Amino acid sequence: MSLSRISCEQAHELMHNSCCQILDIRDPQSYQLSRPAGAKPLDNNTLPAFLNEADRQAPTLVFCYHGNSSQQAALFLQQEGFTEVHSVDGGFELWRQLYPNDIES
Ligand SMILES: O=S(=O)([O-])[S-]
Repeated sequence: MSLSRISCEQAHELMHNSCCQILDIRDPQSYQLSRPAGAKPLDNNTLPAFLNEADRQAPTLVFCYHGNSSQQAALFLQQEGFTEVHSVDGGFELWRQLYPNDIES
């Protein structure tokens, strides 16, 4: 199984062109402050419910701070049967610089 890493630009395109699930694995305080628009928090507390309810066929984007730990999370989700999961390179830190209008706070 190979990990898919995509750029913020590709993630932005996916978000606007297809229905996708957006996950934010940063710490809860950072998530509360601001996050990619439409992102849901994914942590040890929310994981079980997410795995129960998620659409495993839907494109799924994983954000962390800089795009490092999201790679592990994306691999994990792949192993859980998600067929189109991508780790977003540059993470939220790059995202918020490139797309300040696609942030929720
Ligand atoms: O969130 S991070 O692993 O990219 S520092």
